[in-house]
Amino acid sequence: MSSENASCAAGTLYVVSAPSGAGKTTLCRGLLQQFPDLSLSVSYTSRPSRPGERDGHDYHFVSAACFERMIDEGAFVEWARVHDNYYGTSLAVLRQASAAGQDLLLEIDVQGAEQLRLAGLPLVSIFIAPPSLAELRRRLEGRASDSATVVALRLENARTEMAAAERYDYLIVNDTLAQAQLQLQAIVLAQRCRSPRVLAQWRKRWLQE
Ligand SMILES: Nc1nc2c(ncn2[C@@H]2O[C@H](COP(=O)(O)OP(=O)(O)O)[C@@H](O)[C@H]2O)c(=O)[nH]1
Ligand SMILES: Nc1ncnc2c1ncn2[C@@H]1O[C@H](COP(=O)(O)OP(=O)(O)O)[C@@H](O)[C@H]1O
Repeated sequence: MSSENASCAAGTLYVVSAPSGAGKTTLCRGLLQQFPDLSLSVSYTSRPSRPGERDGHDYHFVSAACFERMIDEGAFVEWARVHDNYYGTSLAVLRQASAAGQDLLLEIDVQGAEQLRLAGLPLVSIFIAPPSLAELRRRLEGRASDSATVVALRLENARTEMAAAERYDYLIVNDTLAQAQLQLQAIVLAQRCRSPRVLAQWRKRWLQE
């Protein structure tokens, strides 16, 4: 990724990563309902869609060949191969959000988060951990969206992904969903209190009085 790309983020970039099945999609959907002005970056992927997933809403589902073409065209601000499929974040979406001063939520894996860090993008990074490996297995099997082979691969990869948790600003252990949702909400609320935009808005009002 070029340094030109690295300088394109102006709104707050929230990066959420987790091993598959830890609950990040559930928590991020909850967060988007709590903060309607937070927008989700819909990733591109070569993974086949799961029942109930909608193209353009959950992911932009494309073929591996199409994804590789997009890599060559520089369409991604970051991309990675995860669990044997391609996943990537659109550079155009990041630029649009930046131009609009829009806060953006990225649900991406640990490799993608690392690419953004190395590029020097200012981000608020949050890692969602499952309470245990046994519970992670139960959630993956309970979700019933993947074959036994795919579940096994995701559980195997979870060990390496967990090792990256220490590089994140925040760690949420998603044991009780309500508690984890509250913690995620608190992070965004606290971040918004730190925002220079709050100060700018307050100064404007102060000067008008
Ligand atoms: N690097 C990167 N990872 C992504 C992107 N979109 C999704 N992922 C990650 O790919 C992994 C697999 O996602 P998915 O197949 O939807 O399964 P899930 O983890 O069970 O939700 C997860 O770790 C996602 O966070 C992306 O744009 N870039
Ligand atoms: N705190 C929780 N307790 C019990 N089940 C949960 C919890 N959080 C999520 N789940 C369930 O676990 C499964 C995996 O959650 P999901 O959000 O799809 O995970 P991810 O996006 O990280 O793969 C789903 O069936 C979801 O309803």
